[in-house]
Amino acid sequence: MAGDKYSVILPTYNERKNLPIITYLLAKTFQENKLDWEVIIVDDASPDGTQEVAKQLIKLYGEEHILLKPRAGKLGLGTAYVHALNFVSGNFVIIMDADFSHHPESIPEFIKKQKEGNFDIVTGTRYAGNGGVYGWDLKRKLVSRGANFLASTVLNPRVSDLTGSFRLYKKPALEKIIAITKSKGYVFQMEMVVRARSLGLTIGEVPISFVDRLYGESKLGGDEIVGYLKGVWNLFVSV
Ligand SMILES: Nc1nc2c(ncn2[C@@H]2O[C@H](COP(=O)(O)OP(=O)(O)O[C@H]3O[C@H](CO)[C@@H](O)[C@H](O)[C@@H]3O)[C@@H](O)[C@H]2O)c(=O)[nH]1
Ligand SMILES: [Mg+2]
Repeated sequence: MAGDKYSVILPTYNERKNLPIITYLLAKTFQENKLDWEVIIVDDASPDGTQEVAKQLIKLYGEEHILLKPRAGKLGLGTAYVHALNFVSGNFVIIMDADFSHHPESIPEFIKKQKEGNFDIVTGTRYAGNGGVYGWDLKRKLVSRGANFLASTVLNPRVSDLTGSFRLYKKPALEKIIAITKSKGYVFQMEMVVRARSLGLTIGEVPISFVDRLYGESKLGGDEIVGYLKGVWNLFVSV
C-alpha cells in the first residue's frame, strides 16, 4: 500500500562476512517490489569489524536506508530488538538474522500474507508446509523440536514454530508485545508469540527454509537451554 514502510531489524555479532551480502539482497528485494525500506543494524561491539562494514554500507546505500545503532557490549538478542525499535520509522517491522538462515527472498511472501489477513504478525515457520531446516546436526534439531513441542503442549499458542525469529510485525503490535515480554535470551521469540496471543493479536504463518550459517558460529549454548525451560515454566504459571 502507498505509505507503507518496512524497517528491518538486523542484530549482528561478528557478521562482517555476511552483512554486505544480506544487505545487498534486502535492498534488491525491496527495490524490485517497489517498497519503502530501511535496515537498522544493531551491532554489539563485534570484535571482527562488523561496524566498519556497516559504515561502508551506509555510504553505499545512503543514511535513509541503512542505520547503524551500535551498543557497547554483547547484550543479547532480546534487548537488541528493544533498542532498535526506538529508531524504527516504518509502520511495519521485520526481524531477521544476518547470517542467511533467514533469506530476504521470503519477505515478499510475508508481506503478501500480512495483506491477505491484515495480520498483526506474520511468522516464518520451519515446521509446516514446505518449511524446513538444513545444516543442523541431530542434537540441534532435537533441541529445536523439543523446545517447540514443550511450549506448544504447555502453552498452546497455536503457532507451528515458536522459536524462530524471522517475523513481520505491525509496529504498534511489536511495541505492545515488547512492553510485556520479560525474557532476554533465545526464549524471547517463544515468549513473544505467547504474549501476542494473550493480547489477542492475529498471527499468520509462512513456511521458510532455515539454512544454518556458512560463516561463524551459532551463539546457542547450554545456558540458553536452561533459560528456555525456565521461560516456559514462568509463562505456564503466569499467562
Ligand atoms: N546485537 C547482537 N546480535 C546478536 C547477539 N547474539 C546473536 N546475534 C545475532 O543474531 C542473529 C542470530 O544469531 P545466531 O547465533 O546465528 O543464532 P542461531 O543459533 O542461528 O539461532 C537462530 O535460530 C533460533 C531458532 O532456532 C532463534 O531462536 C534465534 O533467534 C536465531 O534466529 C545473528 O545475526 C547474530 O549475529 C547479541 O548478543 N547481540
Ligand atoms: Mg544463525
